[in-house]
Amino acid sequence: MDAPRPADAAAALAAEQAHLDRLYDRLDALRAAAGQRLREALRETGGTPATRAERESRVAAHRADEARLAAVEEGLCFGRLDTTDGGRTYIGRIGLRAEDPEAPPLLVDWRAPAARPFYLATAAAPEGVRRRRHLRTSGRTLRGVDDEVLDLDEARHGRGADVTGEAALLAAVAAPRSGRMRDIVATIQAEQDRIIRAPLAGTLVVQGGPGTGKTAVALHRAAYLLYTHRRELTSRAVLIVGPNTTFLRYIAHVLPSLAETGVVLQTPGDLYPGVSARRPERPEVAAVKGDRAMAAVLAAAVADRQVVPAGPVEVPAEDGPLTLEPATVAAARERVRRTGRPHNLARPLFDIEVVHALADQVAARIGADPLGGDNLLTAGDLADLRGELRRDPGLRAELDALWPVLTPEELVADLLGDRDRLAAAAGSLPAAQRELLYRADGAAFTAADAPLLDEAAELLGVDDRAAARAAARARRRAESYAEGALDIVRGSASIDVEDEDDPEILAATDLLDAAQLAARHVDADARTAAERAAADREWAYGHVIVDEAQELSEMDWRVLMRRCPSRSMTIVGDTAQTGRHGGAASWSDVLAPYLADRWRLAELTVSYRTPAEILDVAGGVLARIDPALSPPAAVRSAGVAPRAYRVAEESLAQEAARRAGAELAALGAGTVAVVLPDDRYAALAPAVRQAGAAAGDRLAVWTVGRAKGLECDAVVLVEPAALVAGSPRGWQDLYVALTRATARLSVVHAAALPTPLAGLAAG
Ligand SMILES: Nc1ncnc2c1ncn2[C@@H]1O[C@H](COP(=O)(O)OP(=O)(O)OP(=O)(O)O)[C@@H](O)[C@H]1O
Repeated sequence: MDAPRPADAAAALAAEQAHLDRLYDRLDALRAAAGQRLREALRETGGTPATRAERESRVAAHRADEARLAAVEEGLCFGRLDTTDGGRTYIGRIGLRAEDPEAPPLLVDWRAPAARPFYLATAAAPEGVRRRRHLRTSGRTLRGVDDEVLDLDEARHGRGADVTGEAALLAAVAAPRSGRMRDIVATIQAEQDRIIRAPLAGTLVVQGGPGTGKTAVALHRAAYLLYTHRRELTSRAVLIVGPNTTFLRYIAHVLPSLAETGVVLQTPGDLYPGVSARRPERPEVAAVKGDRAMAAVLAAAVADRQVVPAGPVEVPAEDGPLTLEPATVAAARERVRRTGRPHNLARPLFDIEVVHALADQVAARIGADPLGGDNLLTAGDLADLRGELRRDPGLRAELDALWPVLTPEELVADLLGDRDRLAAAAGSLPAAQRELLYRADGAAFTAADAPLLDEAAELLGVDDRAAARAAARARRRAESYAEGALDIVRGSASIDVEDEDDPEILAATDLLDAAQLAARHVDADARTAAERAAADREWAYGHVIVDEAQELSEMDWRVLMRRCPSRSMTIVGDTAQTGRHGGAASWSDVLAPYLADRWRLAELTVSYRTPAEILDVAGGVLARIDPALSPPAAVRSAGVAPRAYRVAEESLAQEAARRAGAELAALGAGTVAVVLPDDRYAALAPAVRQAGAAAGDRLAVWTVGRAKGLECDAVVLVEPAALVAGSPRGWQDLYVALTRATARLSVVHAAALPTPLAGLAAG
C-alpha cells in the first residue's frame, strides 16, 4: 500500500489542528460563560431562606459546570469517524455544539449513540464507517494521527494511511503509570464497550482476569449510565464500592475527568453511615463475621435482649407494689413478637401489653365486688389506671430493663464484648468461632462489623417518632412564618397590581398557600443526591457498581442488596483472585440467594496491564488454584523476563530495596511496588521505605490486601513462599501479587520458591 505523500499528510495534520483549535476556542468560551454565571450568582445576597437555598444550588451547579469543563482540557478530542456517506464526526470527552444551534455538533460525547461505531466498527462489520482516526495530542497540540481504514475497497486502493488503532491502544497500555488511574475513553475495546453500554436494568456480572480492564470498564459504565439515564440516576445516585481507601483514591480521579457527579465511592466498611470502620481485623475473625450465619446470630442477640425475668418482679407503684409475673411478661413478649415488628418499634406494643396486664391486676385488687359481682371499676377508671401506670417511673425503668431500646452500635458492641451474650446468641456456632468473635477491649468497629451494624439496624428499626415530631414542629413554625409572608403579599397586592380584580393577573396568593410555601422552605436541602445517599442507611440507589466483588462477604452482600432493591447492579471481579476467607468462590453461589439465576454474565479476556512474560508465570499459579482456568491473553510483551534473586533471610529488606532501586533506574519513569507477605510487613516495610525514600511516590510498599486492584510498572515480590503459606487463599494472593506489574517483575526470596516460580531465571 502506498503511504500518503508527505505534503498530503502535513496538510491533513494542519486541517486537524485547525479543527482542534476551533474546539478549544469553543471550550474556552463555555468556560468563560460558566465562570461569569458563577460570579454573578456569588454576588447575589439576601432574599428569603427559599431563594437563598435556590441560589446555593445554582452556585453548586455552576461550580460543577466549571469543573466539568476544566476536567476535559487534556485529550478533549481523540477520535474521528468518516462514514461511507461522506459524514465526519469528531469524538471527545464531552459533546460541544457550535454557537449556532442549527449547525452540526463540533464534538460528539464518547457516550452518545453516534460515537458507538468508534469502538465497535471492524473491517468485517464496518457499520457504515469508512475510516476511524485516533488523534494523538499533548495539551492543545496535535502530535499525530493513526488511521484504520475499514472500507476494504479504499484500503485496497491505497488511500489512507496504513496504521491501525492498535497503535493508540499500545501507546496507552505501555505508558508509565502514576499512582492514579487514567480514563480509557480513547481506546475502549469492543468487548469492553458492550459491557459499558449494557442496559441499566438487571444485574450484570463482569468476570475477567487481572488487568482485563474490569475497574476501567466499571467506571466508564458509571459515566455512561449517568449520561444516558441522567435524570433517574442523578436523583437516585450511583454507588461504587471498592475494596479499600487506597483503591478508592486510585480510581477517584477517573470519574471527575469523565465529567460526572452523582456518584458515591465507598468501601464496604463505610456502608453503615456514621461509622467509618477502619480498625484492622484478623482475617479469621473477619471470616466468621462475614458468614451469613451472623444474620441469625444477630436476630438471636436481639431476641436475647427481650427479657423474661427468672422470678416475680416487684414494681413499686402509687397504690402499693405490683407483681410482674414471668408468665405475664412471657405472654406479652410472645404477642408482640408475633407482630413481626423490629425490636425498637415493637417496644410501645410491649409497654401496652404489660400495662394492660398490670392494670387488670390493680383493678382486681381495688375494684373487686365484695358481693362477688362484676368488677366495680368502669372502663374510664381502667383507662385512668393504665395512664397512671404508663407514667410511673418505677415501671418505666422495669420495662427499659425487659425490652431496652437499643442502637445498632449498642447491640453489636454489647454482643461482641460479652462472652455470656455470645453464648446465648451464637450457640449455633462452634465454640472456637464464638471465641474469635469475642473482643475484650470494646475497641472501635472494623470493616467486618459494618454489615453487622447494618443488619442490627434492620432488626432493631429506627424509632424516628421523636424526629418526626420535631420535623412536624419545624413545619408548623415554617407554615406560620409563611402565613405571615403571604399576609404581607396580600396586603401589598393593591399597590403592586393596579386592577386587583383582573382575573388575568395572578397574585402570589393564587398560586401558593402557606403550607406549600413552607414546604419549599423546609425541603430546600442544598445537599446533592450523592451526599444525601451517603448519609442515609435506607437510601435506594439507582445503580450499584461493585469492584473487586469477589472480596465481599456474605454479610456485605446483604447490605448491598438492601441498598439496591431494584437489583440494577454491575458486579465486577475475578473469582481466581479471591483473597478473603469466605469471599466468593463462584458468582452463582453469591447471587443465588437474591437473584436465583436472573443475572447476566459478561467476560473480559484480554489483559491490558500484564505483559506476556509475567502472565506465563502467573498462569502456572492459576493452574494451582484451578487447573480448568487459564489466564487472560496478553495484549503485548514487555521484552523483559521476570527474574529471581535469592539471599539470606536477614538480607531480604536490603535486597528488596536494592532491586526496587534498580527497577526505578531501569524504568526511567513510572512506579515500582515492593509487595510483602503480611507476616513480614511490620519487620521489612520500614527498612524498604527508608532505603527508597528518595524515590518519593514512585515507590510503594504494599501487602497483597493493599495491592488489590492497583498496578505499577515494576513489582518486587518478596518471599512468595510465605505469601502462599500465610493464608488458606495463599495461591490466590500470589496470583494477585504477580499480576500487578505493567512491565517488569523480580522476586526476592530466602526460602525455596513455590513450584510454579521455580523456573524463573536467577538474577
Ligand atoms: N481499552 C483500554 N485502553 C487502554 N488501557 C486500558 C484499556 N483497558 C484497560 N486498560 C488499562 O489496563 C490496566 C488494567 O485495568 P484495570 O485495573 O481496570 O483491570 P482489572 O481487570 O480491574 O484488574 P485487576 O483484576 O487486577 O483488578 C489499567 O491501567 C487500564 O487503564
